[in-house]
Amino acid sequence: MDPNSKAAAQPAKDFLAAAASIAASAMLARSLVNDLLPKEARGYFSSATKALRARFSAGQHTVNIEEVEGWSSNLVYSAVQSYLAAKISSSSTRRVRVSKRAGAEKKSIGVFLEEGEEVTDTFRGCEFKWRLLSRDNNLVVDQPKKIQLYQLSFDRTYKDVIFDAYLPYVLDRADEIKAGEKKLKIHLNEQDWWMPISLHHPATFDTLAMDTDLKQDVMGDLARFVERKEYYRKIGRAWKRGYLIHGPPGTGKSSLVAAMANYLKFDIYDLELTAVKWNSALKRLLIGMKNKSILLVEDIDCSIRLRRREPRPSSETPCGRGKDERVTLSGLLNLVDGLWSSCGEERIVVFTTNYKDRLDPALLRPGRMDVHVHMGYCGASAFRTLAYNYHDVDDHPLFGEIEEMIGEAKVTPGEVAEVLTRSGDAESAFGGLVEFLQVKRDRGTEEEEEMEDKREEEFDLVSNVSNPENDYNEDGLHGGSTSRTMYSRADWPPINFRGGRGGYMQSFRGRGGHSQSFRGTGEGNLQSYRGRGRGRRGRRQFVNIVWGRVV
Ligand SMILES: Nc1ncnc2c1ncn2[C@@H]1O[C@H](COP(=O)(O)OP(=O)(O)OP(=O)(O)O)[C@@H](O)[C@H]1O
Repeated sequence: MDPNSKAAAQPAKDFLAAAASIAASAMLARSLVNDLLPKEARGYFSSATKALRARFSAGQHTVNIEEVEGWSSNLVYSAVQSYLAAKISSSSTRRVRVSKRAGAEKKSIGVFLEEGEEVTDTFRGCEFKWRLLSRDNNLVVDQPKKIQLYQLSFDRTYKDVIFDAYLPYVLDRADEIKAGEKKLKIHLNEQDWWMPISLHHPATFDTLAMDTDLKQDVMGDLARFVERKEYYRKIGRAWKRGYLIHGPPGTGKSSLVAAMANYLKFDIYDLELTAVKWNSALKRLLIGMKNKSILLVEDIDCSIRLRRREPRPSSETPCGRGKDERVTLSGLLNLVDGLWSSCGEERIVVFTTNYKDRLDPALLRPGRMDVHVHMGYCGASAFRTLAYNYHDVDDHPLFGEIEEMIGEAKVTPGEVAEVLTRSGDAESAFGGLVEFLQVKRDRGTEEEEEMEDKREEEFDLVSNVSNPENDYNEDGLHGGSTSRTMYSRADWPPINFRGGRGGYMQSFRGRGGHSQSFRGTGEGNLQSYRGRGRGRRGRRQFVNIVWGRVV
C-alpha cells in the first residue's frame, strides 16, 4: 500500500477501532446493569434516563441543512459533510459509509455518516449533535425522490454561538480540509481563455536545492502572506504579492514556482504573453483567474520585448469597443496593479528572468515586485539537498572535496542533478560529480579569459557599425551618434541570441525619453552594453545597447 492510500484509509481504521471499543464498553455496561441491579432498580434506572433525555430535549433547538437549495446544491451541506468526515473516526458512530470517487487520482477513501447516525461535536465547551436524515421530495421533478439533510441539535442557550461562531468555524475547517485534498492545476492561455491541465510537478521546498536561509525566508514570506487578509484590508491594499525570480538557466526558477504552488496549494496560471496580442484579451485572461492562485510570466525579459503601444488598426477594431491597445509591459503592470487586483484576492504574481539587468526599470521599481529571489549557482547546502534527494545520502567522504570545488566551478543545480542521475550507485555518482566539477572549473577559467578578449573586440565593433546612413529610430528620424560614447563593463551577463533585420540590430534607450534603434553590419555575437552617453539633445543619458547576428 502506498503512503497516500495508507493515510487515506486511516480514518476508516480508526473508526472501526473506536466502534469496536465503544460496542464492547456498551455491552459491558449493559451486562453490569443487568447483573448487578435488581429488576425494580433496573426499571427505575431506565425511566430516570428517559426523563433526563426528555428534559434535555425540551430545551433543544434544531437547524436543518439540506443537500439542495432550490436547483443548486447547498454549499453548507457539502462543507458539513467534509467537516464531519474528519470527525467520524473519533466519534461513537456505529454505521458509516465508506466510498472512493471513480477516477479519483489519489487513492482516497471517504468516510461518511449513514442515515440515522449521529456525531457529537464540542466547540467552546458547547455540545452539538449532528444527525444525517432524509425527507421525501415529491414536489420537484428531475430531483432525487429523497433529499438528505444534516440536522444539528443543540441546547437553545447556544443559539448565538451556532450562528456567530460554530457554523462559520465549520465552513472554514471544511475549506481547509478541501484545500488539503485539492488537485492542483496549471492553466495555459489559449487566445483569451485558460486551458486547465493537472499539475503534477513534484518539486517541493524539501526537494528544492537552494540556500537554506533564502528558502526559509521565501517559505516564511508565503506563510505570512496567506495569513494577512485582515492586514491587507486594513492598509487598503489588494491582497497580492509579487515575486521576481531571477538567475541563470537551470538554477530552479520554475521548480521554485512549482514548490510555491504545492506549498500553498495554489493553481498556476502560466501566462504566455507573446500569444496575447491585445490588452482587451489580457484583461479577459486576468479577470478569468481564480483566487488563491499564482500568475506566472516566465522569461519576462523576452515576453516583454513587446511592441510600443499602438492603436488597433480600424479593420481589426471590434464594434463599439473603441481603440484597443497592443499588450505592453506597462499595460500588463497597470492591469496587475489596478483592475485585476481589485477583483480578486490571495494572488501571487511571479515574473522570472535569466537576466535581471535587462529588465525594464518599471519592473524593478521599489514596491512593484515585493520580493526578489536570486536563484544562483549550486552551493554546498543546495548540493547536499540534491545528494539526499537523488541518493538518500546525507554524508559521504567525497562531500568535502565536492563542496570545495562546487563554488569555483559555477555549476547550476540542474547540471548537478543531471550528473547525479547518471548512476544509481551513490559511490560512482559522487565520483562522477568530482570529475565533472574539475572539468567545469578548468574550463571556466579558460572561458573567462576568452570572454575578456571578446569583450574588447565587441566594444570596437559597436563603434564600427554605428553608421549614420543606416540609422533610424522608431519615429522614422535619423539617429545620431549616441552609440559612440559608451563604456563597456567587465561583468556583462551571458549572451542571449536574438536577431535583427538583415544585420545587426541595436537598440538604445535613454532615460530622458530618448529611445532609438538602428541596423548596421558586422560580425559578432549578441551582447548587451550599458554605459553613459551624450544624446542628441545634449543631455547625459543612460544608454542600453543590444545587438546580434540575424538567425
Ligand atoms: N534548485 C534546484 N533544486 C532542485 N532541482 C533543480 C534545481 N534547479 C534545477 N533543478 C533541476 O533542473 C531541472 C531544470 O530546472 P528549472 O526548469 O526549474 O530551472 P530554471 O531556472 O527554471 O531554468 P530556465 O531558466 O531554463 O527555465 C529541474 O527539472 C530540476 O530537475
